[in-house]
Amino acid sequence: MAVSPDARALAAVDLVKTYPQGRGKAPLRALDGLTFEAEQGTVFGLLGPNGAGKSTTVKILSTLSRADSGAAFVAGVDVRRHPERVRSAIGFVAQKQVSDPMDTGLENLVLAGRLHGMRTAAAKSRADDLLDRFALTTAAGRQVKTYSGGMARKLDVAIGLMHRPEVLFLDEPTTGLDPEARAEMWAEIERMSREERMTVLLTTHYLEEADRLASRLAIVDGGRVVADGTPEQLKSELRGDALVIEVHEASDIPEVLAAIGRIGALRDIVADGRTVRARGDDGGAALPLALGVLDAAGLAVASATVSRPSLDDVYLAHTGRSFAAAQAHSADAPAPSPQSTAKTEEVAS
Ligand SMILES: Nc1ncnc2c1ncn2[C@@H]1O[C@H](COP(=O)(O)OP(=O)(O)OP(=O)(O)O)[C@@H](O)[C@H]1O
Repeated sequence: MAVSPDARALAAVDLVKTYPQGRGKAPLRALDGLTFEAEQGTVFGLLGPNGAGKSTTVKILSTLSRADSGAAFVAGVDVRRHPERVRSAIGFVAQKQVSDPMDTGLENLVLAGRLHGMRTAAAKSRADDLLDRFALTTAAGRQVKTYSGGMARKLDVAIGLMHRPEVLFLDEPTTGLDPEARAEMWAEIERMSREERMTVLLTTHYLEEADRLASRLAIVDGGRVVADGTPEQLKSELRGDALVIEVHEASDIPEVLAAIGRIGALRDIVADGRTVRARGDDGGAALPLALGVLDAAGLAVASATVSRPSLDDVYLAHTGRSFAAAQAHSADAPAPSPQSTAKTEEVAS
């Protein structure tokens, strides 16, 4: 990919990063030649399942970690050569809460401003603006430990914005938030990039989040970018409709695959759990055909849908597995919990 870093707010060029895995084990190649570029004033999304390499990329771009090889530029600055210049140009909202739970929201913001060299009065004024913007003014004098998850997350983003960064890194900004708090955060990220022309690098494992917020995105898998473009471009590159058939019994899947495979109009047929996905130029015509062959084979169908291509279909086309399956099977996927189960369901939809 031809990258002209000077003109780009963000560029990663052939980044490689390995992590040692302990004695006797081969190092883990977290980044394997990852390359992308993002223009100034846009929201660029890095979309990938757990363990794809998104956080490692953000850490390298934000100078928290060093690549083994390759180059990275932020606001036109080489992160390896001038890390201090990069640090003053960026805001970084990590996955973990950065605010001090024992301090108030206002105190946290003013402290962040002071750490960036702002005078107290200027920090206070900026903090008041941000509290207002994130609808936190009435909670400004309360200790952060009394905040809801959504409020604490908004405060973290506000902390990242205190020094008016050119580039903001948002590492999975809505993980763990309830749908209402997530929608509020999305609206705020959209407003921020629109009104302030700030460049935002957003990492996410929510397909819907990437689709809605990113003006361009890179799909990351196994430490590489497997596809990039606008969400619309990526989806329109896939011809035809997506057909998804779910059966009641996973043991029926081999027979379902065999039956669906006999329909000439369907291609890219893959199974995932109790679900079979396929593509066809005219999904509306293929659906009754598929239901007909399954009925004739005595296979009970739980649900069947036809839809325009989604980012899940894009991921499937480039990696050979559905996003939900990659997420569920990733080595780093947390043990099933109510929250992680909900995540899996969400990306699957
Ligand atoms: N400090 C580390 N030491 C060893 N392995 C690491 C370290 N950090 C990350 N890894 C591994 O590198 C791979 C990429 O991890 P990374 O955190 O970049 O992925 P991710 O896409 O951000 O996933 P998540 O959404 O879970 O944060 C994973 O296999 C992870 O286990």
